[in-house]
Amino acid sequence: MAAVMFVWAIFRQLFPDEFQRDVRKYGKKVVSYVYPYVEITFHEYQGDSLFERSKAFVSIELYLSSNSSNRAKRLKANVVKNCESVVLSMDDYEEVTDEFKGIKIWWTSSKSIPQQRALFSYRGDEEKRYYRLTCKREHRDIITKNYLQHVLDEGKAIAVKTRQRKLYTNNKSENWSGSKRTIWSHIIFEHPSTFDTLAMHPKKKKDILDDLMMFSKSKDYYKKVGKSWKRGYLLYGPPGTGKSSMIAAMANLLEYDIYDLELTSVKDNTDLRKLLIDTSSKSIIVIEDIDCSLDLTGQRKEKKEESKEEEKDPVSKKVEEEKDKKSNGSEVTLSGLLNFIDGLWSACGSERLIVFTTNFLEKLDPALIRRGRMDKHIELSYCCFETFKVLAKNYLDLESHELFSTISRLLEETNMTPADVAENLMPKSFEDNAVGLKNPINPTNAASCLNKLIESLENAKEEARMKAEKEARIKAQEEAAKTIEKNEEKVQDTDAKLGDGEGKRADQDTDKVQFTDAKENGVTTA
Ligand SMILES: Nc1ncnc2c1ncn2[C@@H]1O[C@H](COP(=O)(O)OP(=O)(O)OP(=O)(O)O)[C@@H](O)[C@H]1O
Repeated sequence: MAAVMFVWAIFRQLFPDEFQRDVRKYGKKVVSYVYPYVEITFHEYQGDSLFERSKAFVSIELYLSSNSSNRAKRLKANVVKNCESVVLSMDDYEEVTDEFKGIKIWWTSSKSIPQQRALFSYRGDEEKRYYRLTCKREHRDIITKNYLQHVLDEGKAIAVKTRQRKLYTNNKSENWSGSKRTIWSHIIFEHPSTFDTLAMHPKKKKDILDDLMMFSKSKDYYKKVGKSWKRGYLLYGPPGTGKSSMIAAMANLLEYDIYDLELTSVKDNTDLRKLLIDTSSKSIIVIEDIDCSLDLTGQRKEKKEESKEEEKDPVSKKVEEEKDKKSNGSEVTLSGLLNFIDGLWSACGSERLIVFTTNFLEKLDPALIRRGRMDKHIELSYCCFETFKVLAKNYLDLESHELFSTISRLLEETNMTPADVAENLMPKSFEDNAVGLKNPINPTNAASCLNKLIESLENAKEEARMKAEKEARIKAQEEAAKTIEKNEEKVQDTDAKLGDGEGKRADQDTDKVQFTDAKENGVTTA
């Protein structure tokens, strides 16, 4: 070794740099003929991208941290999900081995340190980390074709599991030139709603769960039938029946991000398309209360033109003003929205759900909600006994109680939303409770909550009865008023007819007088 080093030192002293480089190059070539291994290097930052980590590097890091980190002796700890968990990965200059179909693979983590540091450091100056894969030459094909794909897929799946999911919303933003555009901004999505906490009929719930799970596993199916991998859900029902809770449960089940699209903040159809392109895969795009979002009848232009003609009519002017207020200056049209859902651009991502919610199904344009666009229509309705049982289990830890039969009867007789039922099942005050915060649900507490619910249901029933009576009274009054009006009209008609008759008789009398006068004067008239 000493002799080799001595010769090398002499060589470096005596020969010029270019010659040394050539010797090194050809030396490596000679070694590669006899070297029985293949090495593949994955750099953290690749090409021109100085700020974005290479996706392959991140996937490999995640794969190795979950599969091989228990074999590494020195590990690095990364905290993920808002300090909720720690992910261990190989430290620099560590080596681990992996096995794939009986083939042994070596992974080393390393970094190259720059020779000189610039005064103002930028990404390109910093240490460059990389992973190096080494395997035997004869396994080169299987490693490059199958093993690497396996590593990338596994890494991606781990990334989805460990990432912090986000809730996006669109806002208007102004750039340096003063032009406005709409962009997504986000917060960490941490809604606790799940399909376990969602109260609805178990059969219906299972149906939705199966549908979602099937969708998430149908990548190949969608490819086979030539459809982009997305599905539309229309959730409709009165306020407080769990539409938003269901969206959160869907996102938690499938581990998707949510894009909550506020249509009134979108300038026009082009802006809408840009927003669509900026969404990621594995996400739910939500438009809540779509009936209130915009005037999406597709006839806005026509109506505007019409209203120009009716400029003097103050009523139509007011209606137009109301519509403009509702759309907040947005020029998104129905056709723009239809293109957003299933136009060419909608295929720019994959594994996406599009969810519309509405309180008034009948107000929506049929084109918007036809099957194929909104594939599944889900009605969320007033609380039935099955729904109540889920709420009782969640809120009071009760599966049965002597008061359940009364509640079941009352729920059949009156309409109450799950939101109102849930509100009644909440203990009035945790401090009042003798057990305190640690266990707010004790038998006394549960019974008092159920009694509170019974009272509310009885009140609601009474209110509904009074309302129905009042409505019936108003209707009867209206009908009576209409009958009186009709009778009056009839009387007027008869009077008018009578008046006509008398007039005719008077005319005939005049004619007769004229005829007699004519006769007397010797004139005949036809
Ligand atoms: N089906 C349900 N299961 C469990 N909780 C529910 C359900 N429906 C409503 N709730 C409760 O009521 C609250 C309001 O419900 P949510 O916002 O999901 O209703 P919504 O139908 O989206 O109402 P809106 O149409 O007004 O937006 C939720 O925070 C939840 O606690």
